[in-house]
Amino acid sequence: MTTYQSRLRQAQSYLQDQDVDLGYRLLLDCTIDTQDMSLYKRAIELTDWREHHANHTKDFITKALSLSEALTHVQPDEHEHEAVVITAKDVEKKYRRDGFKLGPINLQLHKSQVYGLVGENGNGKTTLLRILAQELAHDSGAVDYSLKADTQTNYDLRSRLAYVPQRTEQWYGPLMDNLKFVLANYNVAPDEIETRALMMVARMGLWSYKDLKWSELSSGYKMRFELARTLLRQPEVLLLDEPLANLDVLAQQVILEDLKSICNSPVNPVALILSSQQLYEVEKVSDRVIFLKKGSQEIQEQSDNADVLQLIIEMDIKATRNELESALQPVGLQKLIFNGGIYIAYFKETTSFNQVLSILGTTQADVVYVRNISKSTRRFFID
Ligand SMILES: Nc1ncnc2c1ncn2[C@@H]1O[C@H](COP(=O)(O)OP(=O)(O)OP(=O)(O)O)[C@@H](O)[C@H]1O
Repeated sequence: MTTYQSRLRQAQSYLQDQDVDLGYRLLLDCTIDTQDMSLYKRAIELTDWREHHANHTKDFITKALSLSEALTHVQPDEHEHEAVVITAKDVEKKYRRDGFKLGPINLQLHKSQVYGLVGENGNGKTTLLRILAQELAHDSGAVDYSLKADTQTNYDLRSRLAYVPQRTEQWYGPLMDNLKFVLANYNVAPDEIETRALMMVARMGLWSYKDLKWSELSSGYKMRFELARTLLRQPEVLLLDEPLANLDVLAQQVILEDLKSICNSPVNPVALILSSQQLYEVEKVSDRVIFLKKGSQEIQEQSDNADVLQLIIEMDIKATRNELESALQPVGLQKLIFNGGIYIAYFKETTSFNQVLSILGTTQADVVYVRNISKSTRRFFID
């Protein structure tokens, strides 16, 4: 089974299970993969129908499944999924003014992979993204690009590297015109421009906002439009600086899942690197997390079969330090850090997370949350 077919099957199963939003978004991704304008138009009509029949979920599912049936007859060409697109070797950059030094950075970025770039404020995330996006020159080391598109000139290269900065600029004029303008600039056939722009609006959940003005959008929706405009360029590498900054928690999860699904397209796979302070949300979707501390890099493998790790638990619990220490010492507590709000507890390697959960369950204390951070980059923020 091809990746396209398995994504389509997944979309159908979400729809059948009534996970309508998730299923429909994936169905739209599969539709985009076909690059077939007649299917795009069907998806656009269906999106508009849904907008006007918000409570007709059953009918909508039937119509969406009928579209998915039409998609089963298409066999798009799939590209090499995990090809290396950027290799950074010993990259260094120093700002003379404040003496900040980034690097040496060594990275290899692959298509279809999501890279979370995390670190405290002022640790070099923006600097690294701008270097990778060719917005900023580095002092030493090398950054090599191996893109599918013919990138003989710097202009070609940069059109395939899409960088969205933290603060984006205002759009002028109708939102749809801005989207269509991008497509016109990228040599899209005139009769496809409207359809492709509407399809992207549908995919990014912007259907009911497309006729508003830029100034009428919330900052979260401004970011969504900015992403829509960027994705229309069909980049091979997408570099996003703090895309979650203005989004509520639910919107953060949706946009991350959306971005991951879009980057996993078998037809136009994208390497996505995004910086964020939302550590847990980013870790959840990232294939790898790059942690920067004072400009130096640590890479956290998101692997379930890593070697045995020391158990580290973060918890918000209404208990005194003494109460917690005496409860946890029998299961191998080694160190307890309290920062005034939450506790971080370190255990022997032989202690399991379930043992700790059982003990906490028997205490009378009010447990707000408990999280196993043994493999999370969160632990770097503490040490
Ligand atoms: N153009 C510049 N000239 C001089 N120093 C700079 C410049 N840009 C950034 N810096 C400094 O480099 C350091 C790293 O900044 P950078 O913006 O890369 O970090 P960051 O991790 O993205 O921070 P934040 O999370 O606050 O956005 C900071 O000390 C910053 O003051």
